[in-house]
Amino acid sequence: MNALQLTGLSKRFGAVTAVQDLSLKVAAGETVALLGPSGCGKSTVLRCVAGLERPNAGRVEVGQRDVTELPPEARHVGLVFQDYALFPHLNVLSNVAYGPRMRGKTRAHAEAQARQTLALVGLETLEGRRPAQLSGGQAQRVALARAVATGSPLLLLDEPLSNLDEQLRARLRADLRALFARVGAGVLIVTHDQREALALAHRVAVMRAGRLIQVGGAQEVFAQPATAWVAAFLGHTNLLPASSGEVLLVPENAVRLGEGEALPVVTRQTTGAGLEVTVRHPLGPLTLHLSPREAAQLEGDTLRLSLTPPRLLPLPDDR
Ligand SMILES: Nc1ncnc2c1ncn2[C@@H]1O[C@H](COP(=O)(O)OP(=O)(O)OP(=O)(O)O)[C@@H](O)[C@H]1O
Repeated sequence: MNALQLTGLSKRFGAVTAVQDLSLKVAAGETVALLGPSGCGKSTVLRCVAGLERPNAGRVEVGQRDVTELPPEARHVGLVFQDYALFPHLNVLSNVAYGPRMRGKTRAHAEAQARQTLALVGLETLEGRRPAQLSGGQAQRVALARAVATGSPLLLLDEPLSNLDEQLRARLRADLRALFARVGAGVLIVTHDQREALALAHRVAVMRAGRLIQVGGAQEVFAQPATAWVAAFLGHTNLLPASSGEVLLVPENAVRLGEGEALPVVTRQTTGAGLEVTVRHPLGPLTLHLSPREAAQLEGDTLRLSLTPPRLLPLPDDR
């Protein structure tokens, strides 16, 4: 069953086309990450799904129901948006019970559901606190619990872990994955953090200037980007000039150290994990991240390496 189906979605703001003819499905129990540079239309997609924007064209179906013409409160979607603050005057329990109450549950029933959800995010002991008495991470988890407690078939998360420090993000990432698996809802998440997308999503959908340009399994899209632009956006640095209109992506596993030509090292920089070097390969500059052990293979100002041709990926250059 589909938690979400978008068909031919388009949204314009005056002369700006924020989303153009976008179609995408999220299955029940599946997490899909929408990735793309700032301004490519990710939030607009989420806002159209939530009913906060009205698309110029296309259809939005949530749990097999056409909600395109419905107001936000009738869509049965759980939202965690960056700017979607908790109600400051309500305590944690009432914040989380709000959704079920709005859907007509009795107070007792809504609060029981809220307690269950708070337990899922590990906050059952904080139910009496007000939002101002929570840490940033706790507040994010309450916002998540509030979305989950609605029992919606679809959760929309816009940068749910922003504003948190790296350690907390890593912990919540793991919590979220477990939480999504337990609640079985479809999840559409917007993030600009590729590690977050890899850690959380079954599939990723890459957007550029309002359009989807690649959709696929998270690992697969990272390993096999469809174009040079996608590769660069996903953080691949080694894109060498090839024949006209194409570039050659050199993935890390295509580089064999300690054999082949000794190549000049043109830059080197110490990083937390070891050494980052750029070597002058006959095909073009290659940037490599060397572990301390690999860095020991440097011979003065040269590094010996060879490339495994079958692992090099020719890509159309659309940058
Ligand atoms: N209410 C609005 N009025 C006019 N233009 C808008 C409005 N909302 C968004 N836009 C424009 O639509 C485009 C897409 O914006 P959107 O916020 O969806 O991008 P995004 O991918 O979510 O960006 P970011 O990652 O920076 O949040 C941008 O050019 C933006 O300026």
